Amino acid sequence: MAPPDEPQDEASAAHPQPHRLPPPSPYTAHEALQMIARLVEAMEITPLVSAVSFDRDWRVRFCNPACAGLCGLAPEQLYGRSIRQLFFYDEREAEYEAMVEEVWRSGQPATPREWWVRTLNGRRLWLYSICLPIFSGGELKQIFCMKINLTERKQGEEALARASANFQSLFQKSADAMLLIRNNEILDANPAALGMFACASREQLVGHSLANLSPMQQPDGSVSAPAVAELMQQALSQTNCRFDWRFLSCEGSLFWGEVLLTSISQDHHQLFYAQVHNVTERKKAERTLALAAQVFESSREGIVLTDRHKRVIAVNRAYSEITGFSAEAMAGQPLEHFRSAEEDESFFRQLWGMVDASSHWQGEIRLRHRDGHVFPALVALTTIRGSGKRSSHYMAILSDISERKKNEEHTRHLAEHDFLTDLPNRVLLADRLSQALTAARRHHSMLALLFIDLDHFKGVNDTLGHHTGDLLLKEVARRLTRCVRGGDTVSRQGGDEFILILPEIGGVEHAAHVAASVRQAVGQEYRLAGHQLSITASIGVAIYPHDGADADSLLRHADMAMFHAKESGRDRFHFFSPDMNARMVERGTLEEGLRRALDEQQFALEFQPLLALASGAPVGMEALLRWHHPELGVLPPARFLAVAEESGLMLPIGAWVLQQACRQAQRWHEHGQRLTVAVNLSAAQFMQKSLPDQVAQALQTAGLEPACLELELTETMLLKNGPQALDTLRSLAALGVRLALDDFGSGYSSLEQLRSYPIHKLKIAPAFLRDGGDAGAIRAIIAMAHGLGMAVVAEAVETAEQLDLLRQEGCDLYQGQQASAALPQGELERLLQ
Ligand SMILES: Nc1nc2c(ncn2[C@@H]2O[C@H](COP(=O)(O)OP(=O)(O)OP(=O)(O)O)[C@@H](O)[C@H]2O)c(=O)[nH]1
Repeated sequence: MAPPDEPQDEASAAHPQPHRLPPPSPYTAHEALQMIARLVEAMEITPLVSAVSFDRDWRVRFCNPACAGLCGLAPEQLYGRSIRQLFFYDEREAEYEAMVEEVWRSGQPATPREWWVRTLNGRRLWLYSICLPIFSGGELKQIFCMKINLTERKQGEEALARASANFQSLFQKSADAMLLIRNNEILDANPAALGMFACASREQLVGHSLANLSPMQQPDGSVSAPAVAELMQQALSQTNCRFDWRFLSCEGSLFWGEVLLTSISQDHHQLFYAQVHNVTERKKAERTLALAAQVFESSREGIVLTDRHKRVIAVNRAYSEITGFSAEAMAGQPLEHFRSAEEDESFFRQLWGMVDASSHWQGEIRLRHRDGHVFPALVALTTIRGSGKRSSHYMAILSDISERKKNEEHTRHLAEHDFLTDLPNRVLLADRLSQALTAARRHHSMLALLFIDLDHFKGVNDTLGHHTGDLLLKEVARRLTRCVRGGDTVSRQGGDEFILILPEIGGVEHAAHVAASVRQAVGQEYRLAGHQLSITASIGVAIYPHDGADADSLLRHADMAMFHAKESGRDRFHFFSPDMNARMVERGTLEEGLRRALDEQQFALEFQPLLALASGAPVGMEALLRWHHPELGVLPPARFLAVAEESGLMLPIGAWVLQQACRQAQRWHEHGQRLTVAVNLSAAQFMQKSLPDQVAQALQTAGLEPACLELELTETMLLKNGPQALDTLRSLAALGVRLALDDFGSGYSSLEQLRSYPIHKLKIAPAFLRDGGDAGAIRAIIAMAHGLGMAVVAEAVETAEQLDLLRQEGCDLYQGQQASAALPQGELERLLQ
């Protein structure tokens, strides 16, 4: 590179007076030249210093590569260019130009300065710049500038300053408390720290240790001072550590802080920087949450949490204990899986409707335990709503109330039942009576109230002691219970009084029957505590609606009727209404008589011959029941069959008839009279499944051929028993006995039915023979019967004309006055002989 030239151009002439040379140099000219040459050489190669000189017209006269590099050009490209086009000083342009002008003017170097300079290629550089005047020939010709690029350093300083400013700002404005700690003492604290620690001034914090700002002990039991020291040690070894800490404010209140403790070293000192975030609220929430979790888990009530689709999210331990379902088994399951089938869909629809409408429902639900048993639970359902007020979850709290229910049940039972007999007491009786009356009013049905009072019960107490009296009352209670149906109520009013409610009775006879049964049952002998004793009862009966429309009047009237029974000599029942009483007492008397009749052999059979119409010879006998009543004389079945049916006595009586008839027929056979015997079956007998067995038994016992026994049934009996009737008929026919349809033509059997029955004989209803006889009907019946392979019998044939008619129409057999009336056994035997 060439040394800076002297100015060549004339333009310089226009410039002010050149300066004089500086004072003479201590070096020789040669030495000076050598130095300059070395300097120029050094300039040439140094990358650290950018050198440039320019003349009066700002034109570059010299520049080293370092300087050209600042502009992104080669040195040759700079020569001759205006230096003002290479370096821009922007807002300090005027200052720069004034400085250059001063060098031209004074001939003195300018004070070194630092500038932000923009170069030709757009770089922004921080340059340290020295400008020296260069004299040539004693004249100031150029200004020589050396620039040192300090951009990096400058930027570093600026970044540092910025960081420092940022930190200061952060320190000042942070919502978190910031404490600077050295040697365990607070050096500085930000305004947030003053606020958080409730300090009036920094001095209240500065100089203190973290332990000073803490209670003696932390909630976990550790002593604060050594715990802080340990944490600082940890921060030191790991640069920082984070922990929750209980602080004590300057006012003495406690708060929770989350601390980030960072260790930093500065100027060979170890500093700690503590950032404290107040987490008292969070801690409270955490504590509340922990408490809630504890409550959830340790609650004795079962708790289920579901999502808004009612799928189980969580259940607590108590729930699992109550229901037997584990949390795992429940998770994700629809809540409805766990209800019992005892409440229907509409119940649950209503329930959830209420939960959705009012966010809450409480009540009893029957739940299913895992082992299958169903138990009552008290359930409170609550909607949990999210921020948008939409239901987000449901919570059910439930408790098993089986025990409580049992206790309630027990208490209610005690309140409603008599302690001695465990029968319903007055309270429950009143309730049952009112319900029964309501039902009776609605259904227009009858109801009977029986007021029962033991006769001379006091005597039992007095002679055998109160304890035996108690035992007797209990036994009476048991017997009364056996006299009634499931829906009836037996109650003890107190003392020796009992009341029976018989709701929905079909007729007054039913009440009379129960009254008779009660009288009979109570009157049976007792064996109690080694004693043998008897007692009787007086019974008053009131009938709804006949004897009263409400509970009070019915009770009063039943009581009055009972009083009448006592008055009339005790050991009897009495109906409140006199006319009803007359009828029912007779009926009751009959029933009681019937009970004794079998034992006392008051029944007998009479026989009515059955003759062949063609020959007039007897072919069989119809057995007819007679009751030799001790007071009323011989009674035909019509007088007592209804009572026998109602009182259930028809079965033993019917069985007796069957046995007797078979035995009798066998006796005739043994005496050479091969006659059949016909026995009328009662409806009750026919309904018994065991009838074929009973018949077989009777035949076997008597040794009678089955074909000699004829069983008579009515159309009504067949129609009432439906398909079962056919089964019974078939079983009987299979035994080989003959079957006859009695009173044919009075019912509504269809031809189809008739064809399917294994019937051997039809007995024309007597109505067809009355008033001269209905020849057409008789003919039709006979034709049909013969068509079906049945024999035809005409009953109650009383006249010769009737007999002629029957003969004409081809009837097979007949019976009635015209042949013979029913005869007692003795007479019959005489007749047969
Ligand atoms: N053993 C026993 N006796 C009782 C109880 N409650 C009441 N009594 C007695 O039962 C008797 C009831 O007598 P009453 O009904 O008045 O008279 P009665 O001797 O039965 O004579 P009549 O009713 O006129 O036939 C009284 O002697 C009571 O003391 C009880 O719980 N146990």
